[in-house]
Amino acid sequence: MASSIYNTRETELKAFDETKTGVKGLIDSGITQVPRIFINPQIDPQQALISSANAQLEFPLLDLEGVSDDPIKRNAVVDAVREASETWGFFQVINHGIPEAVLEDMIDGVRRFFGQDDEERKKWYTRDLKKSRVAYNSNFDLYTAPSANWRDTVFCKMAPNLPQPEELPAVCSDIMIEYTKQVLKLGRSLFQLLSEALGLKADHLVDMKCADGVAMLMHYYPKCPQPELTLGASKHADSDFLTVLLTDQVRGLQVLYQNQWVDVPFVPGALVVNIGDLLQLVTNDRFVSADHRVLVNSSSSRVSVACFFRNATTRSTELYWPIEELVSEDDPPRYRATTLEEYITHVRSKGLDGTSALSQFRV
Ligand SMILES: O=C(O)CCC(=O)C(=O)O
Ligand SMILES: [Fe+2]
Repeated sequence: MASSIYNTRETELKAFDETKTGVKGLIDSGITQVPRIFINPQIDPQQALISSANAQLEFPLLDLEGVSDDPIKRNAVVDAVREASETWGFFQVINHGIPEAVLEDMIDGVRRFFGQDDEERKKWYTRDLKKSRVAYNSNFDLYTAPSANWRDTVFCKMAPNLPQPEELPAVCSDIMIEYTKQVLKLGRSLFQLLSEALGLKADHLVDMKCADGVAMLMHYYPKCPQPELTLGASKHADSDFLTVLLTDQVRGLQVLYQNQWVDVPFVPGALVVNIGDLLQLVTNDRFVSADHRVLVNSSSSRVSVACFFRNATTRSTELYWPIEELVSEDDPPRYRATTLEEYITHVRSKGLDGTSALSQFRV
């Protein structure tokens, strides 16, 4: 029947995609109801609202002051990194070395991008990462995920080959480059702490090229008229070695810890760090890549910047499998070798469907 053809989900997704203005465009046009492509049947209404019920759980907070020159301080931080990475898969860091002004300008830069006119934003709208270094779109997995998320994203591979400012949106080009440089420095020291926490030499993960490649995701979560029906990001684990996440003061990120959704508190000046699937794979499950999600709210939009550490240059050839020192006869490798190419292709085709991408690679 002709009428049903025009009502398919596919058609609605395509119509939304073709506006090239994302979820922000819907809100700007004044919609008061969440279109059905965004409705997420997985939300447990009891859990959909940010609650203080789990406030007694202490989200790990690490102070990095003095870690590079005070051996006692370093030992304590390495222990805390190990504890957090084995249990939560998440922690926050303060005194991480990135100036507060840089963090603020990075958040402002995302707001500047999304604050531009539709016509200006549309110039960057694409799903084709082969043609463009920068991809602004809504939902990288729009056509594969079971429901669309209430967010728009600007994606850009930033390292190891830093882009020229001309390749980036002018309103945020300089801060994207500056922030990346700072994140690369922090990433290196985080991978050193993580290596030591695994009982390996400090440069082990750096030598595996975990710290070289950074993909930046600048997320914009518009305010939502019916926040109980949809999610800013549905349940997922990150498809990288490590993520360094900067958020504004609007809460929404939750981590699945001991089967409960726990709110990540806003700590001024802090960055959120989480273990990705590839680090869980190479550590043979020693470190956990935890599921997390983002709730939206009706009163304000939210901005975040996720830097994904994964080596983009050697993507097609480099093989990753459990680190030799971390396996034994009693604890044999739990994963087969995979390349980043294979892994990312699997993630892209599957979309954020709430299931683990890592399980595909288990032996
Ligand atoms: O925006 C956030 O707080 C989280 C973003 C996220 O989970 C991701 O980019 O993978
Ligand atoms: Fe994530």
